[in-house]
Amino acid sequence: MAFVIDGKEAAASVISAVTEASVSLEGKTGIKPGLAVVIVGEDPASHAYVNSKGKMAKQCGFNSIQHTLPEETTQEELQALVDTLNADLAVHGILVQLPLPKHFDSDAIIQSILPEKDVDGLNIANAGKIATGDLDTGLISCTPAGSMLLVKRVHGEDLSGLNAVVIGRSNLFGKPMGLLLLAANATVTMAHSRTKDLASVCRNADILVAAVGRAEMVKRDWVKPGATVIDVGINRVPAPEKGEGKTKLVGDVAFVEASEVAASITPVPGGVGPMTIAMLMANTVIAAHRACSLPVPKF
Ligand SMILES: NC(=O)C1=CN([C@@H]2O[C@H](COP(=O)(O)OP(=O)(O)OC[C@H]3O[C@@H](n4cnc5c(N)ncnc54)[C@H](OP(=O)(O)O)[C@@H]3O)[C@@H](O)[C@H]2O)C=CC1
Ligand SMILES: Nc1nc(=O)c2c([nH]1)NC[C@@H]1CN(c3ccc(C(=O)N[C@@H](CCC(=O)O)C(=O)O)cc3)C=[N+]21
Repeated sequence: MAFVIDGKEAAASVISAVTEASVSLEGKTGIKPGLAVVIVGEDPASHAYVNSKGKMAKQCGFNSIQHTLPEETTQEELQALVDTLNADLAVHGILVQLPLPKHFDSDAIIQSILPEKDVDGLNIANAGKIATGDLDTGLISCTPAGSMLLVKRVHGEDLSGLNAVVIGRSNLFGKPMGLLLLAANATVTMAHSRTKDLASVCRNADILVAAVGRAEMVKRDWVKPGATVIDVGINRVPAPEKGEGKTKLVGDVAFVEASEVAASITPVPGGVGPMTIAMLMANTVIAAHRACSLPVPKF
């Protein structure tokens, strides 16, 4: 049976370091880190994430501002809100929850967030920095940053000689995750919906990262014996065993069977999800320190 990597515990230790940094910043400058989260529309899952981000921000001693806009909001209205948040000196981090409703040009909105407030790491300036090997002066997307902390708990800082496979190539996760693994000297394969014989590509992975959005897609025989498996997927599926109409969260990995083969594996829930929220807080406190020209804490 694999070792189950405890994302909640790792997240709690990041949160305690973030809280310390936030309290010390306020002590020195009177300034609290400010995080603005913008959500458009009614999707209940998105609202659940956004609420937990807000709660955690308060727990870290931040100013947490949530903007909930109706589904019918126009591009111009959302753009005007982002412009206001960009100009607001009390706001150090801005996150626009994705996906936006279909009528939006998401990229225009995302790219208009000032790079120094882009706590999702999606602005081309931040994405470009990690692509060119600068992991220190920008902001790194929260889920890959959190996943790397979990990988490093198992393997240490240097992944030389290890094969890593990332399934999924989104800007929010797959691409930056591949780049971070590469920066840590892993030999990286990026797989996606057009990859041929995905199972055999995965079987080559010492570190297998799944971020697809397909419940329990990664089976036992996709996992190399002794591998580290990082499950990023969040899928809500029916759970008749819990009662009629009930649902549960599962990842992109068939956890029970994969954990019979892997050496270490992250669970869903309780793995990467809590790390995402912790790294969002870390990015916000980093952005606030930079705004005050103070040395930046490391997490
Ligand atoms: N735990 C957390 O904190 C977070 C979890 N997530 C979860 O991670 C998952 C992925 O998120 P995100 O990256 O934003 O998703 P996207 O939908 O943007 O990307 C999904 C990727 O999976 C690939 N894909 C789709 N079907 C297959 C298939 N059958 N075989 C191989 N690859 C496939 C797509 O390939 P192609 O490019 O060819 O279309 C695409 O690159 C979701 O479940 C999401 O909820 C996301 C962010 C944070
Ligand atoms: N701009 C943007 N940035 C994001 O980072 C972003 C986004 N949009 N849109 C949606 C995805 C998804 N996401 C999650 C964050 C935390 C959990 C999380 O905390 N999950 C808990 C379980 C929560 C539950 O029980 O419902 C866990 O895995 O243990 C999950 C998913 C961030 N995303």
